[in-house]
Amino acid sequence: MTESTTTASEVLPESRARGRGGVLPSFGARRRAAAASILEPQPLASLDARNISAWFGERQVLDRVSLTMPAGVITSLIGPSGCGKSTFLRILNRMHELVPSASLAGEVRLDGEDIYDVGRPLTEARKHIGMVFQKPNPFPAMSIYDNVVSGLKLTGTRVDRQTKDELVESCLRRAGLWTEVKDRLRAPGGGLSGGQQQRLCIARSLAVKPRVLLMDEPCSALDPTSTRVIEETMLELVQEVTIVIVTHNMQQAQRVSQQCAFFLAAHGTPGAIVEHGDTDAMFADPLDPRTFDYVNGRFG
Ligand SMILES: Nc1ncnc2c1ncn2[C@@H]1O[C@H](COP(=O)(O)OP(=O)(O)OP(=O)(O)O)[C@@H](O)[C@H]1O
Repeated sequence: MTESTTTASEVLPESRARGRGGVLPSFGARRRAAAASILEPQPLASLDARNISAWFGERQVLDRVSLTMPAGVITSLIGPSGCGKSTFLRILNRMHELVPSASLAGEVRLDGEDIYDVGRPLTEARKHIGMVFQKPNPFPAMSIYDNVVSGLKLTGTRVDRQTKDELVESCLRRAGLWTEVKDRLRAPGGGLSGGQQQRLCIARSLAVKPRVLLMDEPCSALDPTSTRVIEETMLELVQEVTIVIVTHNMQQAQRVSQQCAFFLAAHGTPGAIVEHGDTDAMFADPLDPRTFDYVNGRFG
């Protein structure tokens, strides 16, 4: 079964369905190209945040934070509650601006392209830079299948049924959920366990082919077994998508991330990065005594 859509090239005679540059590709060819591209992996991308400051109303919560999140690497953001980790993460895909009182300064570049450039639609940043939240948030009444492909509609991506089937299987496999749900794809997403729902949300994010996946404490609502499955999934996924994770769990930061950044908002000052670098080095031999105290559980 194919979706029923009509385009200009179907209703116009061949002679009129031509551009100035020559013959336009046929509708079928365009759809096949879209199908091929939605199933192909994207090249890995780096994310570069420069001098990010953020405010809620008059209150500054981040002060000139710079961090490069390299392609194909898991970067973890750690630090005590309220130091601005989630705010920083939300700035990375333009979600901060959803809060009416929020403002920011600085720039975020995805493979060198400024995601805040005035000429770039907000939806583009959200498509390329996906987000998984602390609390799994699938559409509960929607089927598992439809949950996975729900992002396609939002991004205006049209594909035929066969491609959708392939995409659903591929995303659920990559999110580590396929074998558990392959026989009940039409069951509601809300009927899955918490850990399965979180993996469904990961699959949903993957379907729009993000180049970066932001994860805000993705395991904090999950039991240790589900946490381990999500961590294994992350280690697989980082081969194809750059990952940035906020976590309060020091063991998790060490298990999954190759790079780590320690945020702190000391005595009511805005949050800033105290230290960042190789995760193993930061935990074994931090440069700053505050990092040492934090990673060793002395505060926070
Ligand atoms: N929508 C908002 N409106 C006003 N202030 C906010 C809003 N969201 C966050 N803040 C404030 O911004 C500061 C940073 O919050 P943020 O959630 O980024 O910190 P965090 O390090 O992620 O904390 P946690 O680890 O507890 O999630 C906090 O002081 C918080 O109260």
